[in-house]
Amino acid sequence: MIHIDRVAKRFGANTVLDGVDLRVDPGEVVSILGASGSGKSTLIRCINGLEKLDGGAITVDGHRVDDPKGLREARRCCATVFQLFNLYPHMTALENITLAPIEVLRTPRRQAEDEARALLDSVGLLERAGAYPSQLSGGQRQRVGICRALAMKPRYLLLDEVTSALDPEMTAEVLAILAKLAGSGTTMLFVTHEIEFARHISSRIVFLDGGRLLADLPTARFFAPDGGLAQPRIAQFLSRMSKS
Ligand SMILES: Nc1ncnc2c1ncn2[C@@H]1O[C@H](COP(=O)(O)OP(=O)(O)OP(=O)(O)O)[C@@H](O)[C@H]1O
Repeated sequence: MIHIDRVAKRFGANTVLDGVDLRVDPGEVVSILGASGSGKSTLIRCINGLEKLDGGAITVDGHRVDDPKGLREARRCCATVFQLFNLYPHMTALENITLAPIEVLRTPRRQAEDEARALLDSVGLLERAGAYPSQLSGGQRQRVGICRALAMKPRYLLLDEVTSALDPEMTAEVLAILAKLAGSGTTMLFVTHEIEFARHISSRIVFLDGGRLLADLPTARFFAPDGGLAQPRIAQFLSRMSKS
């Protein structure tokens, strides 16, 4: 379980997360929605230890992320896919995917390569295993990024606006992969601006507003007129997003 307990985060005088409580249980697909600047990416960065907490605690399967040993264990359970792929440019798709399993999990090279090929096959990129990132489209790079995260066999997948840098066609191809993963029981915590996609695949929706958790509801309740939509800030946000 990912357990976020009264988490606070400030940048100077700017309080970006203000007492956020959230639980993600194995098997859940949870989307974090909210306006730009509401603290969504910061929350993901706090979970994987890229930001230090100013208050509260986060544990991943009982491992505290504010403790170096706990963070190491937490990072083994949690893999993150970022907006900007972050692939190593001098390594092929296959090498990008096998790097961490070989170095961190000590998986034998042959086995890591077989597993990486199976992952590339599952996202329709087996024939591009030897391509360098510069030879791949944005959508293909992001699919390799997803394979790289999955190669660590994480219990939890954190996804931070993974389609924001892609055009609509590439967005569709990446979302199709993520929908398949969600359908196969992978536990995921998403930050996304793709409202319809979030509605389609999430078991729960969380709404952040100015660093506070305004709603944490099963998806159908979030979109119900007497549920999440009854909250003016949420109704306003959804209406604005549907027009953009
Ligand atoms: N490293 C940082 N230093 C100072 N301020 C930061 C830093 N990172 C984020 N912030 C500020 O924290 C607030 C929340 O940022 P965050 O990226 O978490 O929002 P978001 O909800 O993910 O936004 P978006 O949807 O635009 O990506 C913003 O006001 C942002 O400017």
